[in-house]
Amino acid sequence: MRTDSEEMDPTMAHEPGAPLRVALLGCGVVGSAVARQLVDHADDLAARVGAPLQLVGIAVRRPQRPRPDVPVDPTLFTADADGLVERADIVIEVIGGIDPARELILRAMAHGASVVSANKALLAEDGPTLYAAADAADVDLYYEAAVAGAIPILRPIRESLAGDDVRRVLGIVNGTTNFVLDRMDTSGAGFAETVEQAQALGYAEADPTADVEGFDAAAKAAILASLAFHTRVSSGDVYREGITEVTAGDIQAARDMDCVVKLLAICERVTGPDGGDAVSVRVHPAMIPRSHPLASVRDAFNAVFVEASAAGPLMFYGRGAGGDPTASAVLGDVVAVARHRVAGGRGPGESAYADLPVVEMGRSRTRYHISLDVADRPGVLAQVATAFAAHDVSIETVRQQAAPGEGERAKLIVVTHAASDAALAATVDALAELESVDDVASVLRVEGA
Ligand SMILES: NC(=O)C1=CN([C@@H]2O[C@H](COP(=O)(O)OP(=O)(O)OC[C@H]3O[C@@H](n4cnc5c(N)ncnc54)[C@H](O)[C@@H]3O)[C@@H](O)[C@H]2O)C=CC1
Ligand SMILES: N[C@@H](CC=O)C(=O)O
Ligand code: NA
Repeated sequence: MRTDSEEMDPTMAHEPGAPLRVALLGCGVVGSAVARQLVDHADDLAARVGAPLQLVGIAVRRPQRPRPDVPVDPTLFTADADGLVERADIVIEVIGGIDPARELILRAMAHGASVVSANKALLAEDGPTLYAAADAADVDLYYEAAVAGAIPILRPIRESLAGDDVRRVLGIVNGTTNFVLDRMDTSGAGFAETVEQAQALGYAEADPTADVEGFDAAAKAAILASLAFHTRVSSGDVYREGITEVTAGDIQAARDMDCVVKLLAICERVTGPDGGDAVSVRVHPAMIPRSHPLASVRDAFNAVFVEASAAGPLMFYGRGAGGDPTASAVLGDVVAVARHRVAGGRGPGESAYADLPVVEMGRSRTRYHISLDVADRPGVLAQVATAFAAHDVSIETVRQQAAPGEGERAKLIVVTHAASDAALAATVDALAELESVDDVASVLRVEGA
C-alpha cells in the first residue's frame, strides 16, 4: 500500500482494496455533518466505492477546541491545511469564501488529489482556474452541493442532459429568501421582522447580506448557466437584485393577481445584439402565478425548473441548505470521484465550447406589473397609456381600484406584454414625471406565465 508521504499519479488505477485518503477542510455546519456521515456510513460507502474511505485529517482554525458532535479521533484535527491536502487522494473543501479555499484546492490538485467543494462563491468567481488545474493534474472537480444543496441538479445538467439542448433554467436557489418571501405572503408581515424570524430559526446568518441581496443566488445562477449552456458565466456577469426592496404592498399586489413573489435565478438562451446565440442570466424578485410549479415551493426549500428541447420541462425539488442535506450532496460527489480513483479515469471536465456572450440586463425581456397611485380624473388613463406607448411597451391589462379614503385618488394596476428591461425602466421614469401620478408604488417583473 502507498504511504502518506508518496505523491500520487491519479492516472494509475487504484491498488485493489487499498483505502482512499480523504482530507476535510472546514468543520462548520457542512463539514461537521460530512465528518459524521463519513464515520456513520463508512461500511456502506466502502462497499459502494470499492475501497474504504479513510479520513486522514480535518483542517480547522482551532484544533484544540472540543467538538463533541464530530465523532472522530481528536488527533485528526489540524491547523495545517497546506500539509493536509498534500497527503490525500480526495480533498473536501467546505471552508467557503475565496482564499484560502482557492489556494488549498489548487495545492490539492497539484499534489494529485481530486476535489469536492460546496463553494459556490469560489466556483462562480474563478471556476475556469479550478477547471484548468483539474485538467492539468488529471483529477476530478465536483461541486454538487454548491447549488441548491441536497438537490441533484448539477450532475443532471452536466451529465444526464448532456445530449439535450437546455433552453432555460428557472430556480429558487436561496432558502433564506424563499423563507422570508413565503412568510411575508402567508402572514402579511414586513421584510425586517421576517428576516428576524429566519435568523431565530437558523436559516439566515447573523449577517444575511449575501442571501437577501441576492449574491448567493447570483453565484448559483452563474454556475447553472455555465453548465446548462456550455459556456463561461461568472458571478460578475449576473444581473442581481435582492429582496430588500420587496414590500408588503408588492406581496399583496401579487396576491391580487393570484401570484406569489419569489427570488428567481433565471438563465436563458436568447438572441444577442448581433443576431447570434447569447445567454441572459439574472437574479431578481418576480411574480409567478400560483399555478406554476415553483409557486408551491414553501419555507426554506429550493427548486429548479429546467426546460430542454427534447426533454421538455423538468423539476428538481428539495432542501437547499443545512448540514445533513448539504453533506448528502458532498458525499455523493465523494463517492463519484472515489469510484473514478478505483476504476481509473475521471469524470467530465469543463465544457465551455459554446463560448456565448452574456447580454446586458437592458436587453432582457419580461412582463411587468406596475402599480401607480394616480389622480382619479378624466384623461389620466390616456396620459399613462401614452407613456407606455412612447417607449414601445405594450399593455396587456389595466385595472383601476379606488384608493380607500383618498377622495379623488385611485390606484392603476398595469400588466405589460414582454418588454425589454431598458424600455420598461424608461417608461417608469416617464410615469414618475407625470403630474397626475403621485407615486410609482410597485414595479415587479412577471415570470413563468
Ligand atoms: N450551510 C449550508 O447550508 C450550505 C453551505 N454551503 C457552502 O458550504 C461551505 C461551508 O459552509 P458552512 O459549513 O455553512 O460554513 P461554516 O462557516 O459553518 O463553516 C466553515 C468552517 O471553515 C472554517 N475555516 C475557515 N477558514 C479556515 C481555514 N483557513 N482553515 C481551516 N478551517 C477554516 C471555519 O472556522 C468554519 O468552521 C461554504 O462554501 C458554503 O457556501 C453550500 C450549501 C449549503
Ligand atoms: N445561504 C444559503 C444556503 C447555502 O447555499 C440559502 O439560504 O439557501
Ligand atoms: Na445540489
